Amino acid sequence: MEVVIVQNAAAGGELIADSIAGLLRRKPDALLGVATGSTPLPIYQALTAKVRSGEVDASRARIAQLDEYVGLPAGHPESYRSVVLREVVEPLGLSESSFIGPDGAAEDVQAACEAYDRALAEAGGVDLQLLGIGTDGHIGFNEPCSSLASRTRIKTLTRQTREDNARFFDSPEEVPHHVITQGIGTILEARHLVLLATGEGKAEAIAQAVEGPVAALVPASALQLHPHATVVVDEAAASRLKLADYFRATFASKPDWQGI
Ligand SMILES: N[C@@H]1[C@@H](O)[C@H](O)[C@@H](COP(=O)(O)O)O[C@@H]1O
Repeated sequence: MEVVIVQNAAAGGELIADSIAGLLRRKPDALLGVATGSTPLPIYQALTAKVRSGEVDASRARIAQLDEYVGLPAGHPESYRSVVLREVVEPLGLSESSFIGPDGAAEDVQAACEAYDRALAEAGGVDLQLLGIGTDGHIGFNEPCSSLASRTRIKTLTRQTREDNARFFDSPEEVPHHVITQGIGTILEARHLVLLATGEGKAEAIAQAVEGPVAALVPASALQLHPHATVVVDEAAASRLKLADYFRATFASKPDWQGI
């Protein structure tokens, strides 16, 4: 696992957007797995700026959703489909056909979960999966004690996650209790995992994920099992890392062209 400590969220967004741009230059139709929440927004803003300036051509990029609420009416502004369309697909000038995601409104949710795992495999797998991290160490909506081998499936949100996400809804009661999420086993099949975390509120989760044991109690610790996982953190989110100086020295010693 590579850990990169950056000055702030904007620097993290720029670094990761550079990596995505490099991927798209190598593989124009790369399948980019996108995360929701507030943390990844600087990534999408930096990538959009690169596309609009002509620095990179994303016209053939494909987008895959990480997770989705269950039971929100189709088109609800806070469904993750709506969020990804608003924050990623439309700013990059892509069409809805470039975008795959689980069907949170399906009658048969289990079938929708299995169908999504198949869709990801049939698309050739995710080339680069962006991740945030919950304050409890979750990735996607894989809550603590999720199997590290899990597949896309329905999950029940913890009270903490519902509270953390209530800010996006008109009232806390509106936050769904159930979600569909790529499983941790599904996430680990991506060729490159890039997790961004910023702010003091994520410091404990990052310390446990990066320097703690691999444990289902800390779903993000599964990144320790992946052959190409990158964790990008600002100084606040890095504040509880014991090996911070080592991570800084390691990244500083990399040739610029290597990126993450
Ligand atoms: N399903 C999402 C996760 O993918 C995201 O990482 C997390 C943290 O969101 P934020 O980045 O806003 O703290 O929120 C939700 O749980």
